[in-house]
Amino acid sequence: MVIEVQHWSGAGNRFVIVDNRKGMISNPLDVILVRSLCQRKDLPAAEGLLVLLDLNETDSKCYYDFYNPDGSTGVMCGNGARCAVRHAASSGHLERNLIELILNGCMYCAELIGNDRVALRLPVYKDLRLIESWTYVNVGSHHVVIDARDIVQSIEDFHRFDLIRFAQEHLNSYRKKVGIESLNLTIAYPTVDQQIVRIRTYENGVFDETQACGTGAVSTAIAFWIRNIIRQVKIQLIPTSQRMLTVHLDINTEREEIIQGMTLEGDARQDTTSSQFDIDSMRYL
Ligand SMILES: N[C@@H](CCC[C@H](N)C(=O)O)C(=O)O
Repeated sequence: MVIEVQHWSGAGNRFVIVDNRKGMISNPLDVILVRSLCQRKDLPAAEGLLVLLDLNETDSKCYYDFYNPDGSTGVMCGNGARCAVRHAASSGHLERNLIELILNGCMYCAELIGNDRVALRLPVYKDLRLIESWTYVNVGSHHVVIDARDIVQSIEDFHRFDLIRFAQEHLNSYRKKVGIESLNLTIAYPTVDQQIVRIRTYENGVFDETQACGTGAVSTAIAFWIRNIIRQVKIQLIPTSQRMLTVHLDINTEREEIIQGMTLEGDARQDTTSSQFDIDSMRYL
């Protein structure tokens, strides 16, 4: 059986999307199938897979599952969520610009902005720990955020820094300290005026540096706010792809300036024409 696979990116973070509303593939997806779908033909490998399960046009409500390229699932993907919302809008005639997204069973609200932007609302983080000079944040996926100025001397060094090697050498010690296996690691370098933060993320489930990580951007904004590194509530972050992400922190000024929610905004677009994938041979045609 042949299915159509769409190619999307959110701030450069690359995804494949399959519409499984007719139930052509059995849910949850087989690990080998997920891996094969992410190994694209003539395109760089996808950094995640989204599966459309259901779409209610009248309620503007959509249901998707997200998978990492290694087949693991159940975690939040900020850029994937934004692509899912745009994909839903392009797959049906949604009544509203405010979309309810159910991703891996968790509910999020998102707003379509212009032709290719999405602002995704996230609930307050589930866990936050300041450990030595780094920060652990759980926003539905697990992140270690490192102030890159602790490990490099300049912004040039930041871009040259061997993130993959650093992650491979240090992730086990971070995993032991927080007691969580599926950690993502972001290094973040603020500009001198702190208006912009450059970020690079090594992602769990991809086991490589990705072009961008939405929840990594959100976690960086939270970590830098809590540590007083930045004080503005609208934070612009430039990931590896150079496609800017904006995080808005919703601060409760009446209660000790606590963060009560976050919004992640950036582009989400279909990159190229769809591909055909043969499920029986698990190959792109
Ligand atoms: N790219 C994502 C994060 C996806 C989840 C991550 N790989 C994990 O396993 O935690 C994003 O945009 O948030």
